Amino acid sequence: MKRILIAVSVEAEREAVLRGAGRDPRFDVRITGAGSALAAARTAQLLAGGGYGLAVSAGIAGGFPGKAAIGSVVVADAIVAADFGAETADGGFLPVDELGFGSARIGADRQVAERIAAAIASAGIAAAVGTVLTVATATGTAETAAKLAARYPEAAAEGMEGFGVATAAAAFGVPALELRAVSNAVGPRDRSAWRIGEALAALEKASAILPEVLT
Ligand SMILES: O=C(O)c1cccc(C(=O)CC[C@H]2O[C@@H](n3cnc4c(=O)[nH]cnc43)[C@H](O)[C@@H]2O)c1
Repeated sequence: MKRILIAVSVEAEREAVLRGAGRDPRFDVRITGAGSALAAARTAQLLAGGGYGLAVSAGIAGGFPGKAAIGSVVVADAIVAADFGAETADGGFLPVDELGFGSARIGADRQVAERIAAAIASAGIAAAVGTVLTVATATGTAETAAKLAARYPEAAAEGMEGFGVATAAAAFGVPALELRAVSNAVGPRDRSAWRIGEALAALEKASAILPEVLT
């Protein structure tokens, strides 16, 4: 039996995933920390132990307005390191793919992502398939939100760990997914508007459908 690693950044996310999917012995829900570097290092440590068939970056996230509302869930069809590249002299941005020394995009299995999103939606939680951005700095202004939306029109959400988990998974030949429940809008920072409880409840419900969908 291959195990499924669910990598989350904090204890509250781990508890939500365990409430949803904890009854399935295949699921190994681990706190791999906040940020892409820590998530990559800890995911790699875990995968090095062997026996995993899938790695999932899961947690709460910012949702792009009009793409993913608070309380909804986004399942990634691509995981993109949004700020991995070079700034140009005129303030533009060149993704690392155009610089010729790497890629900022890791694809996920779109059919699996669609199956998961459909199952979540049929459990009564709004769910969408889209690109999930990984950022080192959570977006805090309308200007940055607009830049990201223009640069990545397929982006539905942003988190801070997905690209790290997916990079580690790729190094071990393990497929990766990302599942994010939206706690706040990507835009001007207003911590008082974050709906963490709502997002964790959505994460729990989304996790509850994983055992039947990830067979
Ligand atoms: O304070 C709490 O109770 C609490 C419970 C669960 C999670 C948290 C976090 O702060 C998790 C941080 C984690 O969330 C992701 N995140 C959420 N919103 C955004 C965003 O707008 N932009 C980028 N990342 C976001 C991210 O993956 C963080 O690591 C607190």
